[in-house]
Amino acid sequence: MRNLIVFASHEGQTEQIAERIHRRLLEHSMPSDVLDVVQHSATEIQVEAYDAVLIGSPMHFGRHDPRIRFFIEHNLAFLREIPTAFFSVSLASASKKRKERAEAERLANEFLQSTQWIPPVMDCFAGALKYSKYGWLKRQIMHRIAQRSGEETSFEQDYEYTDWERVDDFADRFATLVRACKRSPELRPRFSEMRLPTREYSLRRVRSKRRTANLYHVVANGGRLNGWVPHTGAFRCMKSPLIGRMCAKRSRTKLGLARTSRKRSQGDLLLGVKQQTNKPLPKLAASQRNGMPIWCRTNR
Ligand SMILES: Cc1cc2nc3c(=O)[nH]c(=O)nc-3n(C[C@H](O)[C@H](O)[C@H](O)COP(=O)(O)O)c2cc1C
Repeated sequence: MRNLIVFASHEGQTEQIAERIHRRLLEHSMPSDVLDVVQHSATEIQVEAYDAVLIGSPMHFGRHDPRIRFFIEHNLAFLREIPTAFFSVSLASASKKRKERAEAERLANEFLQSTQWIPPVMDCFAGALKYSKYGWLKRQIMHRIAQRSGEETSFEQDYEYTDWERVDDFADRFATLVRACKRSPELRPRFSEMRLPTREYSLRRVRSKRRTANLYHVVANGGRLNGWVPHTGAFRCMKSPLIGRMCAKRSRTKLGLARTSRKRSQGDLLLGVKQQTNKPLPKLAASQRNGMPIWCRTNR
């Protein structure tokens, strides 16, 4: 079982993130090859030799790397068959302004949509400001971008904003997906219909645009995972040997509590819940919002 991590990187931050994911996957006993599309052309990389593929691209001038786009388009059919993940690296994701972070997410989603590839695991990571590596013009541009994000920076030093815990969490989710697909190959087609929303994304979308939309997240709780599913009616677990026992309904709070007794290492991040009603969502307390996302699928 071997994974492929493909990335493009201009100043090395996406590469560092790819290396970190590689190390984290090794902790899950999942070896990977880490390949740079700048050094290896997309047509040269034999994706069919791998069981799972993870792709990372930095954002420059609002665009993701064209070589990554080519790689995805070139291997689209195969990528749809296997467990995959995508991460985007940008400064906007490091912004103090929620709007900027949302914009980074929107651009990443738009990029994926344009390639027609839906990786089940996706996240946007904050990148770095590496003034020491920029020429004069780039420095001015980057200084402006940083200012727009609410950061006062100096040319004298480099800045790294990447949240490494979030990167580890991403790698863990990917490992869970790979394990799940290995154990139950029949689930693969289902995974390709799912999307793992990032924390903020799922919440914001629900609360601002369509209050009746689905909102799913889980809170890590000392090795156990509790999933909060706001709904007013019943919700159903997707029956799967991976998911374990869940579902307890709290009608008073109008929150569904999904719980699995499996250990994290066994893959209990994979909670699958299907929302069955479209009634308005209840408000969530701040403490409940800081959860981790879970697998979800709606009947919309
Ligand atoms: C020339 C240039 C343009 C950039 N444009 C954007 C941008 O439009 N939006 C953004 O959020 N970040 C932008 N960034 C920030 C990069 O996404 C960030 O520095 C990231 O860490 C780069 O990853 P890399 O080192 O792997 O290339 C830009 C960086 C450079 C150097």
